[in-house]
Amino acid sequence: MAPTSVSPPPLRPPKANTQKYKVALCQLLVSSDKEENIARARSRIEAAADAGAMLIVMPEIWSCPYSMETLPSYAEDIDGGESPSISMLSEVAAARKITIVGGSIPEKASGKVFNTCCVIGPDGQILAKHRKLHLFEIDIPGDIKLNESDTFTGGQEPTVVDTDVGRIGIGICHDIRFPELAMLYRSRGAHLICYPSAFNMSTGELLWDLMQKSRAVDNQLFVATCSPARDPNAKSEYMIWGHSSLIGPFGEVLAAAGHEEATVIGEIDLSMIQSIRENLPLEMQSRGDLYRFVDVQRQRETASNGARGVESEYVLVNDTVL
Ligand SMILES: O=C(O)CCC(=O)C(=O)O
Repeated sequence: MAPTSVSPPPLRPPKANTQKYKVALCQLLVSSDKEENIARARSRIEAAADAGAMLIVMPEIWSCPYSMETLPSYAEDIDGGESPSISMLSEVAAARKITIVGGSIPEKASGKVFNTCCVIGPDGQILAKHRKLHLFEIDIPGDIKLNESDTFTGGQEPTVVDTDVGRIGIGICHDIRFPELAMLYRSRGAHLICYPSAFNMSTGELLWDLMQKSRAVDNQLFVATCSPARDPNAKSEYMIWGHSSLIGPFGEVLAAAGHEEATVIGEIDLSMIQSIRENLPLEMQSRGDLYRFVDVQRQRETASNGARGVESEYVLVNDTVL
């Protein structure tokens, strides 16, 4: 049977008249001193802007250590305008006329704590706020045990944001494990998905690289990740993997850090997406006559964090669920 022909999703053009731009990943060393972290982040961002980056991506939890016990004490009220970390990002974005995907910080709101990424435009305004959707819950005896939901509340909305450099989808770390989120972002015209992250030594070595490339290749778009640097002297049991990267739509590594503190800069060329989608038209080849990604709109309640959401499933067409 001939494959069903579907039109590829439109790629949202950047507001600025640019097909190519530089993106910087600031892999920061994080200490328990918030002021020091903010100052360090500021100078890294300024240096990246001086080097020509139009988009800066910051790590997951860069204003304080990634420790479930201490995170709430560092939480900031972003909506209440009491957030020194986000104020710094806004000031630098406006001063340098750049876009910043602001990693994440612990955010306090309505008596809860969220793991939140702000995207800031060149006028210093917050363009979008993404609260980590999939909280990291893992228990591998003798290796790693972590329950983010003891500390954080999960977000409720995927985030696609129009910026000066084009349409970007946002996920935070464990969000990268859910291919449906990336598919959604592609279908909404994102050319890039940014995942501020803080992968660990246990899952990082095996899966970090693989998952970034998978999300990029499946969706034929760019993926940028940014992690804190590994601190071998950190007291926390949670050792950071590092290796922030920029991956192209063919799965190619365009820039990558090691595990130390570093800023790496890569180039995004939007025409690469057009070419790969023309050369290898996956969207046209997909067998929508056999299977489809449908939103069955079932409410679910997750046991771990109480977050309510809508469950989507791959179903066979003619499946009774339809
Ligand atoms: O999914 C994983 O293996 C790691 C996720 C993680 O480190 C996080 O969400 O903070």
